[in-house]
Amino acid sequence: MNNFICFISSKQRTRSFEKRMNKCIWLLGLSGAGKSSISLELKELFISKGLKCLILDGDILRKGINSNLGFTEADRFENIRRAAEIAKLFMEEGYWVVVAMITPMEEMRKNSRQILQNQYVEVFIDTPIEVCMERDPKGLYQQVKEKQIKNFTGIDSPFEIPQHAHLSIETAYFSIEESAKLIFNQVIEN
Ligand SMILES: Nc1ncnc2c1ncn2[C@@H]1O[C@H](COP(=O)(O)OS(=O)(=O)O)[C@@H](OP(=O)(O)O)[C@H]1O
Ligand SMILES: Nc1ncnc2c1ncn2[C@@H]1O[C@H](COP(=O)(O)OP(=O)(O)O)[C@@H](O)[C@H]1O
Repeated sequence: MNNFICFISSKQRTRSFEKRMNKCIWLLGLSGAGKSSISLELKELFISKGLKCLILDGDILRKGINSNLGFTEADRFENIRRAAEIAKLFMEEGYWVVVAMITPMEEMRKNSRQILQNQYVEVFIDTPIEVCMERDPKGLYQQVKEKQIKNFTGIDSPFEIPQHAHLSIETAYFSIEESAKLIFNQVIEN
């Protein structure tokens, strides 16, 4: 009998998740802030609830559909616009979409908000540049120091502190798993 009650309640829980309007969770922040790591963990959480989830990661898009784009302001704007349009297509098919892109300027964020409307959820992965430089997971900050890379975000290319983020996560205080759970709970509850 207990098993039976459990079975019904877990089904109901899944249905209540399915009924929610799917969202695009837009993780933005400096290189090394933790966007990609948190996006992977978030995807696991969506999948564990039986929800379809797609990650759009700047690094990956730039190897394929956006391989003709660089890091000028105009190219970044176009890179981000395309990601928002791809997100919209997948959301029409019922996917929850997690974007992991630096998205350095307010005008770029505003454009994504306009494309995705009330399905856009902006999350600032707030990690100080000193911490990102210390982590340097891809050795890019070292390459910047050696003057091999120019126009690097936060160094010689601007990053505007988000003014309209729905949520800010200071990764100094939360692990990757904790950050993903915080974001997940926030988007599922609202
Ligand atoms: N000049 C410069 N500035 C910033 N980042 C650089 C640069 N050159 C290469 N990379 C690598 O590109 C990744 C960022 O791509 P995005 O598409 O997220 O950038 S943006 O949103 O268009 O600004 C970024 O990935 P993340 O480290 O995951 O942020 C880097 O791996
Ligand atoms: N609390 C944390 N949150 C996110 N990443 C963290 C944290 N602590 C350490 N890291 C590490 O920082 C690095 C972040 O890299 P990545 O996820 O690629 O960032 P981004 O996609 O923003 O460039 C990873 O090596 C990750 O393991």
